[in-house]
Amino acid sequence: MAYECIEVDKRGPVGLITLNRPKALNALSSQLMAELGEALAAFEADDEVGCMVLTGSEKAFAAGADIKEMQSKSFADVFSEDFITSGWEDLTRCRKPVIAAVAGYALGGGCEVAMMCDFILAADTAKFGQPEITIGTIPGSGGTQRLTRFVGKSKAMEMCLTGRMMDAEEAERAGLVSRIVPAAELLDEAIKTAERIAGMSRPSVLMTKESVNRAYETTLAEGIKYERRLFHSTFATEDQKEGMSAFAEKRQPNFKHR
Ligand SMILES: CC(C)(O)CC(=O)SCCNC(=O)CCNC(=O)[C@H](O)C(C)(C)COP(=O)(O)OP(=O)(O)OC[C@H]1O[C@@H](n2cnc3c(N)ncnc32)[C@H](O)[C@@H]1OP(=O)(O)O
Repeated sequence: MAYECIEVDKRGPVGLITLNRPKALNALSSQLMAELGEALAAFEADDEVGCMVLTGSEKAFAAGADIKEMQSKSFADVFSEDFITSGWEDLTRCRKPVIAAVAGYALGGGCEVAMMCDFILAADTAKFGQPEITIGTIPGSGGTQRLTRFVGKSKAMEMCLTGRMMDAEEAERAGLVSRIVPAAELLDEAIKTAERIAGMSRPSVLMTKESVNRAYETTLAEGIKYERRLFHSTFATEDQKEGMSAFAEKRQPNFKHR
């Protein structure tokens, strides 16, 4: 598959997607987002792939939706196209984990796409923000909702109302990113992390992702019951037998993903 706005590579069990519109700081055009959706679907369907990494360039993960593409749209256009939702939410429907490896700007839709991933590894150069207010609009792909869940109302409100960016250290303190690594090591570290995840039992990985995400969608009691039922169901897998036998026999497990 030939893509124009992204690069796609397979590194063993890791599906690597690199946003690649360097002249526009990886602005998320509709073509880029359509290509991203196709690449994600291909990795989802590929049994050899256990985890994905989504990254950008040194200067920008992505500087938001493509402003030049949307500037002349009317209300009727955006409403009838359901502009920004269609295509973008593909990321949240992936069952395999997706790691965002963010260096440089992750602004507007760039920050929203990073937050749709399962966790964010940040380079020390990363800058996050929802600057839509500065161009006369508001976040349209989850910025007001996901950022608030990550960093709390006060910080999310300030960032969305002022367009202020936060650097990697503030983002880590606030719980937006899982950890910070030096920019030169970001991709290697993201791939190493993805390889580790891909080496775990696939059913357990998918169940863990579903269960953690359930924490955002339901009550604590329902979430705990859901987790318990998934935990019970791992005992129907060969990998649970293998994992626990390997522990008892003091050897590395050989998961078969079944
Ligand atoms: C998804 C929604 C619904 O939530 C909506 C959005 O995402 S709206 C977009 C929100 N993002 C922004 O408002 C950020 C816009 N970009 C910037 O503020 C700056 O580019 C910067 C601070 C990220 C970097 O500044 P600087 O280093 O000075 O580079 P520039 O010269 O500004 O940019 C280089 C080049 O990239 C083009 N560019 C940058 N961002 C976008 C964008 N979001 N859409 C389209 N094009 C973008 C910029 O125009 C420059 O290109 P040329 O004009 O030189 O051809």
